[in-house]
Amino acid sequence: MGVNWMIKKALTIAGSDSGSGAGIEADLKTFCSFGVYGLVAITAITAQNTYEIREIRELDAKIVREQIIAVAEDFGVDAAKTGMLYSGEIIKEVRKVVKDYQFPLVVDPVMLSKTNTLLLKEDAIEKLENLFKISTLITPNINEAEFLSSKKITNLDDAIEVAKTLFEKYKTNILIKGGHLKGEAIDILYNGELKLFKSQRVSGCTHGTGCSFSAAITACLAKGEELEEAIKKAKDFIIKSIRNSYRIGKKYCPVNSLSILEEKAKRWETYRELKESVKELISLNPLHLIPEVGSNFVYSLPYPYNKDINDVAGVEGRIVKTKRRVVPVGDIDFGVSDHLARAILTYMEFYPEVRSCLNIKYSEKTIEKAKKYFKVSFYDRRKEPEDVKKREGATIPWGVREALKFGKVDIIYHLGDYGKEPMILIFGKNPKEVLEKLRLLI
Ligand SMILES: Nc1ncnc2c1ncn2[C@@H]1O[C@H](COP(=O)(O)OP(=O)(O)O)[C@@H](O)[C@H]1O
Ligand SMILES: Cc1ncc(COP(=O)(O)O)c(N)n1
Repeated sequence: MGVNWMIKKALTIAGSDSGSGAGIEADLKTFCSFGVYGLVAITAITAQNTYEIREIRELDAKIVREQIIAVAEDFGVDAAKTGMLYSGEIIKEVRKVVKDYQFPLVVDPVMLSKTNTLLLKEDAIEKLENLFKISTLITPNINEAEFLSSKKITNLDDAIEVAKTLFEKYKTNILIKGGHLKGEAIDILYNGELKLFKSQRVSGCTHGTGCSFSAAITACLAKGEELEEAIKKAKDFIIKSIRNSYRIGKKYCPVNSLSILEEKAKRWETYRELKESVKELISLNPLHLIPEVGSNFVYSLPYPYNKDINDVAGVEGRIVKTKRRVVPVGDIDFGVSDHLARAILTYMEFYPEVRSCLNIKYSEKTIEKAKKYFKVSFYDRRKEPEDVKKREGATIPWGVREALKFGKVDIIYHLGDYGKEPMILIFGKNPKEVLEKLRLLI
């Protein structure tokens, strides 16, 4: 009907996690990140946080079935996944209803939570194995693969052997996730042929990685992508979701499965705000405050997206002065500032809410004025330790750290060194605030 074809729909059949790190909550966030419309059939409700599962209430198998039929008949389902199915009765019912539909089905054989609570009743395993046989893909982690094969996995070769065993047993695509092995995060796909998906191991929160990963594969399958392409995209997604997570809760903090959406939005917002303020700076035309080496005006993405200089927007080629005018040399872009980007990233290690910075020409008069209105600090480049001097790009972070030893400040200056121009840096929460401070110094 109408524009129904314009968005793909993915269904998750899983348990609810009240902490929203795993389960249907994680799956919905993931579907959303991939631009797929998410549908749900809830199997159980867990009273859960980052350190324990306090209670589990299993839902009646009939209401699980009715949820699936209700959404499938109306929206249509382009791909589905299962997570925590909990009981043999629920699994039996799910199998009965999904086998009549044609959609790809990813089965994440969730058995145990990170906090060590059983999410599958012990007598349900045989029913789960029946479900594997009608699936497109199963995604056991190392512990689940060990349980299903009754073999110990201590390294990649063991995991490959087990993937082959499981393929012989269930005759479906097997993806063993390597999150729990040491070293690189390597996932193994076996379907008669072997394919490894490798990525670096990143640090961050991991509660809900398995759920979000299988949901990402499902979303890509819903969009009609081939399985290997879907796994590749899910892997890129899960790395970002771990790296860009917020350390919330007391123990196993949740992955940020909305991070790819949020980061894009923040990039646009950051770019727009800086662009506006650079325009305003140009119209102020503060010729006498532009240093010989030029100024830059930078604005970093907020925490947790402020990882390196590519996450800081600035003016390409800096802002320079001609005879009468202050002019930006190039466009606003990310990763185009080096010195000032390092300064703001270092400042954010201490005060993450301070995201913008502008450098202006040093003069005693300007510093005197600044001291009237602001907290001012400085560092002495001549005191820079030899080992810092030798390290490329280490001077500014060292200087900012030195200056912040006196607490949060609006302005940091230094008096230069042999061949280095003295400089004043103005800091603020955003470019607008930096400009307000600049106005008082003109
Ligand atoms: N620290 C990490 N760095 C990079 N990838 C990881 C990390 N931890 C898990 N992964 C990846 O996340 C996905 C989920 O894996 P895993 O954590 O093993 O599943 P589960 O949550 O079911 O135990 C896999 O693609 C795995 O390789
Ligand atoms: C409802 C539900 N589903 C799945 C998991 C597994 O996730 P994790 O292994 O991160 O605990 C969970 N804890 N809760």
